[in-house]
Amino acid sequence: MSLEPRLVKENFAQLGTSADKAAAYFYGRLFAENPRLRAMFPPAMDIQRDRLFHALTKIVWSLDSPGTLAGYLSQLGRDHRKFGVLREHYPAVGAALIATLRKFSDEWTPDVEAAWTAAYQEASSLMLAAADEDAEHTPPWWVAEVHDHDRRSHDLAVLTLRPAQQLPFTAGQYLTVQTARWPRVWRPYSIANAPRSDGMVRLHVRALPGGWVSGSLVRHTTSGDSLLLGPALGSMTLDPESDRDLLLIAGGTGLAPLKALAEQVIMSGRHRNIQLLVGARAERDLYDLPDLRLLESSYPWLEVIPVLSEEPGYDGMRGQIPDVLSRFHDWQDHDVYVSGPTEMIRSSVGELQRLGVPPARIRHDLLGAEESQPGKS
Ligand SMILES: NC(=O)C1=CN([C@@H]2O[C@H](COP(=O)(O)OP(=O)(O)OC[C@H]3O[C@@H](n4cnc5c(N)ncnc54)[C@H](O)[C@@H]3O)[C@@H](O)[C@H]2O)C=CC1
Repeated sequence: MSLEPRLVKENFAQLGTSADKAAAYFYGRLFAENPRLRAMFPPAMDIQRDRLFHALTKIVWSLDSPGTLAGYLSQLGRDHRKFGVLREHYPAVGAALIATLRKFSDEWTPDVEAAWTAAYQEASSLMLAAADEDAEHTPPWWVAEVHDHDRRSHDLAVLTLRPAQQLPFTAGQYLTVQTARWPRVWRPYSIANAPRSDGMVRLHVRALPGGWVSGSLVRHTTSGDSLLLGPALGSMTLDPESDRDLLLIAGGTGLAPLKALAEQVIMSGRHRNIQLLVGARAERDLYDLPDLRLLESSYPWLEVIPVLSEEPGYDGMRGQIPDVLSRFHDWQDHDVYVSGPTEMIRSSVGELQRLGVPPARIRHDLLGAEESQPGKS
């Protein structure tokens, strides 16, 4: 059966407010029928449930854009190797998914079932092909030693990690991290540097209230500890065809991938103007400013502009980033990258479009679900 994106989309849209219940039912059914699979998941499943629906949403809405779908599923397939997922697990997941959709659909017809079956087969074969190809030259995960743990404030640390084997990545991507304290719990963090000859990767981590992995990385990790890293993911990378000037908009630890992009431009030897707006609440939150000033002094085309939202006495630029964008000359000829809190990304993108920046030139990693955003928890 050929792909029928319309049928799948219409059926998926019906789930609406039942999404949480459907996700709980899906995992309940999957584990009841395949008890051995339970051990591959973390003890607490709440974030996992959100991730399932986030992934499904992304897949369903990309069904009629083959390029986007293939790119996303290849990353998903490669990333799933770190969970120990094998080819034989895919039919079990497919059966639980179809059973769940059948149960939560108002209208389930043989055509709808055939459309979902075809979509799942397409998705799983793309994931498996990418996983198989990846297995030929990379491990499912990397062990990394904490080379340096720089505690910059009570809730923020910059970690420099040395993977035991080379971990390929492109500036602007993120990876997932697992700590010994929280087995099977992986959280995404953006890589804060461009690839280096010594293979080190640097992460900016803020400990979130109740954040298992972020708290562990900031407060209970020290030089010499080992962490597990998943493969590099994400598409917020430089456009290799572009020589346009760059506007980089960072909020809090969202600075990490933008610093990597700035480093990448600098290392390329090209002279592109880069304006880096560093959004923070107060001066004390500008945790990386000395490093950024160093970078600025080494590359005359980089301008670092702190923007503080909760520091009334500050004599630099004040306000929330989306509100200050119109104070500059226009950004219409720039490539723009935005990274930070979800709401900041959303409103910055809206404001940039209002100011005439074509949507295709605005890049961010906001995938629709905050839980899957790098730097979260
Ligand atoms: N690739 C990415 O997109 C990455 C995203 N992040 C995300 O960045 C966030 C960083 O959090 P923190 O360091 O605690 O930053 P924060 O919460 O202290 O905020 C930093 C900046 O964002 C602004 N901001 C916050 N809420 C806003 C809103 N509703 N509207 C407009 N501006 C707003 C603040 O005014 C400040 O300028 C996390 O949510 C994390 O998930 C982190 C790393 C990479």
